[in-house]
Amino acid sequence: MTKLEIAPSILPADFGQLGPTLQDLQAAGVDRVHWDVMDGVFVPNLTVGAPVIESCRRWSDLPFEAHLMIVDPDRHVESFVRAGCELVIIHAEATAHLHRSLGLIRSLGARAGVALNPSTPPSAIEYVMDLLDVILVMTVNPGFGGQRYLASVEPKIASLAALRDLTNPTTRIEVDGGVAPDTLAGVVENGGEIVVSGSALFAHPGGLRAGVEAFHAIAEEARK
Ligand SMILES: O=C(CO)[C@H](O)[C@H](O)COP(=O)(O)O
Ligand SMILES: [Fe+2]
Repeated sequence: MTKLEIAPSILPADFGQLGPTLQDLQAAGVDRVHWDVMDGVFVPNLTVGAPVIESCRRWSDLPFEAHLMIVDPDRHVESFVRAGCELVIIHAEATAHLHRSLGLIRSLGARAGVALNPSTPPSAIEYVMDLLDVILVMTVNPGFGGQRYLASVEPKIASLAALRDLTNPTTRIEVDGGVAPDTLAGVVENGGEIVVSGSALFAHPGGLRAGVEAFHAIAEEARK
């Protein structure tokens, strides 16, 4: 099994200090950066768009991923690829033509991911498995950081990992929402390979590097 990958959510950062925060995250040993893009329509909250991500690109050597919580993502996918996101994740619930939307992302040279709300079943993506680099399993209802992890989604993480094994073994399973030292073992035991963490990682008492190390130690223990 490959090592756990950590993708910090940028949501808890001071948005006036994004550059230095990106440097701190890289120094702490995270694997990638998870940009939560919210449009105030698909989810109640508003965050950042492609111009902010593009301005931040020079502050980090890490891969950037865009988690697009926006309706009709096809309208904006290209701007996020141009901004420097190597992975673009759209919500299955936000596009009427998922197959076409994923094809669009790939045609732009980026990797494609799909996010599933807690109540969306695995069957929603069965017919697009061949187009998926990443499945982002939401363990909170999207829209805000700092929400409580929904352990009730864990069987779905396992179902999606099994579907992946059968249909497209290269697809990675990523889990997003409320991932913290006390919930990480359940994520890993059920097949999570990449974890997004915002509030728990940024608030780790020992700082970012200690948080990253703690996450790896918990994941290794959970895999024994
Ligand atoms: O997509 C998200 C919210 O919609 C965030 O990525 C997620 O909530 C991460 O933050 P936290 O670890 O604080 O839950
Ligand atoms: Fe996210």
